[in-house]
Amino acid sequence: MLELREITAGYDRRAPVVRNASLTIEPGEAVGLLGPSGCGKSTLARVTALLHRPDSGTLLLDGEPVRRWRHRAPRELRTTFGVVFQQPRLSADPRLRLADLIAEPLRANGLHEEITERVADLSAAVGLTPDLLTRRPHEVSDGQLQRACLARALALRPRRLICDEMTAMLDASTAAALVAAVEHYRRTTGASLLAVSHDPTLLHRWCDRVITWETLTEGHVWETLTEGHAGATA
Ligand SMILES: Nc1ncnc2c1ncn2[C@@H]1O[C@H](COP(=O)(O)OP(=O)(O)OP(=O)(O)O)[C@@H](O)[C@H]1O
Repeated sequence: MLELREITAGYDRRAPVVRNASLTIEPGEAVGLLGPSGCGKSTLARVTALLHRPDSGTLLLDGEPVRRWRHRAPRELRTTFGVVFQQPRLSADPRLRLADLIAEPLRANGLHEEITERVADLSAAVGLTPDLLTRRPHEVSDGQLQRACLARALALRPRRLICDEMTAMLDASTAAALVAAVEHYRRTTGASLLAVSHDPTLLHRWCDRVITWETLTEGHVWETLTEGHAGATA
């Protein structure tokens, strides 16, 4: 279970881009977040994935308030999230071959002995052929690089996926293949999903439930969280 309660976040405390956003995602549930460009969806997605500390509000993971974000967040919490962003070229180290890109989280977590087998499984799951694994990002298409970024996001078998405009830059068939790979992973693991997009057709096809930005930020009053309220304190 993941709950965002009255999250306010942004890049300038005097002018937050997310105001009082509340959202609950049940285990295994796929929730689509729909909103116009620039409204703050990516910022909220990054707060959810422990990548951006909110100004105020509470994020609860399995009922426990999160107290630390970014590098301060406990590794065992961070690794419950698999995140895919819109622009693979911004999130991929240009020096790495695709096999090493996919293996990054395994290496960072000391799982060296699993790398060969996991990279083979993950690349097959996202539709990357072995010949592509020895190439570097500038030698592959955006779609192929995004497939590698999805494989990297799945490497540690996360319980929660966040796909932030994952398919926005891709042609229809690559987009469908990536969504299918996410759904296959979710069916086999029971992972939940937050899919962020400005495309209602995509989200309605993909998700159990689609919420709009306006609904999210209407401002719910939470009365139960007064005792032990951690807020955003780190
Ligand atoms: N690092 C940053 N520093 C300052 N302002 C930022 C930063 N990142 C985003 N913003 C601003 O915050 C607002 C919300 O951006 P965000 O990327 O969260 O929106 P979005 O809904 O995901 O948009 P899009 O669909 O275009 O990606 C925008 O006005 C954006 O310019």
